[in-house]
Amino acid sequence: MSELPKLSVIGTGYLGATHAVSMVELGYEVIGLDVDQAKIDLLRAGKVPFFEPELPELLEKHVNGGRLRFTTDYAEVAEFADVHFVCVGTPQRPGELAADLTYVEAAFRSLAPHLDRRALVVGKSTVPAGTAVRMEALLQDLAPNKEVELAWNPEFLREGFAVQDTLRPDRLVLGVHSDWAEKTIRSAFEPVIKAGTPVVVTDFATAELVKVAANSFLATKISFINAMAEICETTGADVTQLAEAIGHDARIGRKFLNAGLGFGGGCLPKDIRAFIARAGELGVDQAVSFLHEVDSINQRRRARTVDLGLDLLDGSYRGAKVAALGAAFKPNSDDIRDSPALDVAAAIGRREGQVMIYDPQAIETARAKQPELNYATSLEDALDGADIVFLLTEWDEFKFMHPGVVGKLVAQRKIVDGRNVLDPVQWRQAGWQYRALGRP
Ligand SMILES: NC(=O)c1ccc[n+]([C@@H]2O[C@H](COP(=O)([O-])OP(=O)(O)OC[C@H]3O[C@@H](n4cnc5c(N)ncnc54)[C@H](O)[C@@H]3O)[C@@H](O)[C@H]2O)c1
Ligand SMILES: O=c1ccn([C@@H]2O[C@H](COP(=O)(O)OP(=O)(O)O[C@H]3O[C@H](CO)[C@@H](O)[C@H](O)[C@H]3O)[C@@H](O)[C@H]2O)c(=O)[nH]1
Repeated sequence: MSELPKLSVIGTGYLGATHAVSMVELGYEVIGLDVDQAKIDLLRAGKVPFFEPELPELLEKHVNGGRLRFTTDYAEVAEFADVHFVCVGTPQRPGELAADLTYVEAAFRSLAPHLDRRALVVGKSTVPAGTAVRMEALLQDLAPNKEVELAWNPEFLREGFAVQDTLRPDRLVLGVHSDWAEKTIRSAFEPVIKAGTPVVVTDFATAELVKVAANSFLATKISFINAMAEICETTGADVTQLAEAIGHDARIGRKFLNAGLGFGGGCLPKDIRAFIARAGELGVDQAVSFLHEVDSINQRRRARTVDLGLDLLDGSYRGAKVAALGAAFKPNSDDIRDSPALDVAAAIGRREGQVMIYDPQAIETARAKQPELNYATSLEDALDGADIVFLLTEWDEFKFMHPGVVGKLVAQRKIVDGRNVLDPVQWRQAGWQYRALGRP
């Protein structure tokens, strides 16, 4: 296509804000929309409402450059753009396994009545199989222009690498129902496709399933190595060496075999649960019943981490000063959704440990969710006088701590390495009692 289409991005959270900014970087004109006025105000001022490397510089550049703007007005979006990416949240429904699709449905219901010329709406949110056909029917009902079409294009970016993953994805998955929809969505990714990115063109159900299948595979790989860690704990074997050894087999691969506290975040946990729920609705529960075990193994690692600390403290946290290093679900993010780190810190707090949490980026997000916990302003602050240290998120600042230097700050040299990133020999030689998951 000679002229690039104009794009809108609906929902400007972790995914949508990254997508909007990155598409401008690729040469498009973009309008971002959110129902959260405070978020839109920040974005308009060139400020990213969360922590994501590379994004602040690009946002500032493009807001000033005039090819990126933000609004809360659906009419403005429909007037401006030819292709609309829907990036709203699909969180777990409270007390259930299933995904909450009310935000997706609300976004389609708000946008559709304004679509009075030919346009392509592209679902990017992670949804259970069968959602896209429902949204297609909604568009056909509510859009005044009957030539409005739908495509489903699941997103695979990782937080912490979100910009690079958007500019240079491993693949594009395009779920479409017509040649026009395929041609139009291809034009919305022209520079990415020209750069040689593999493209899989498919139907809606496959596009929806690719996403949850990919996340289920990743979660299963992590829980597999954590199950091996459980075995290592009873046999005296070392799961880090085991992972290295099996990872040399190219068919297995070393990536996503880091044993430790397990997976969290706004994606893997809720996506495997929503998959279980949807399979149940479809009457194919057995096909994904293993995902229950994947989830259980993952939860058991959190409990085991709390127990490792108890071993070092003679069976009680009561009154112990506990330095919890990490709150984010993984490094290079301030995201604390279903964070294993915060979960462990809170569990120790409930056992009357005096927990002091430090995280280089996630203090504010953690405090907003769990205001009852104590937060330090620096690593030194958290370590000061601690009876035990927990490394819960593998930020570089924690990975490269020196046992001698840290040893001078704490009251007792006791450490639980929840992410298997410290050298046990080095720490033990410096007089530390060191415990880790799946390692002697
Ligand atoms: N975060 C990731 O790394 C990532 C990666 C791939 C896919 N996903 C998927 O993308 C979707 C969004 O995830 P997220 O992490 O960005 O969530 P998020 O909560 O950070 O962002 C969602 C945004 O949608 C907005 N919103 C809610 N209802 C709206 C409406 N009716 N109209 C306009 N905006 C509305 C919210 O205000 C919020 O800003 C989810 O389905 C998630 O599974 C996320
Ligand atoms: O070997 C590993 C690798 C990861 N993790 C943990 O797994 C979680 C998820 O990590 P990661 O997948 O890197 O983060 P996300 O940003 O949540 O990305 C996942 O979820 C996104 C949302 O669906 C997808 O787009 C990505 O492809 C998918 O990797 C984190 O808690 C990690 O600490 C481990 O415990 N061991």
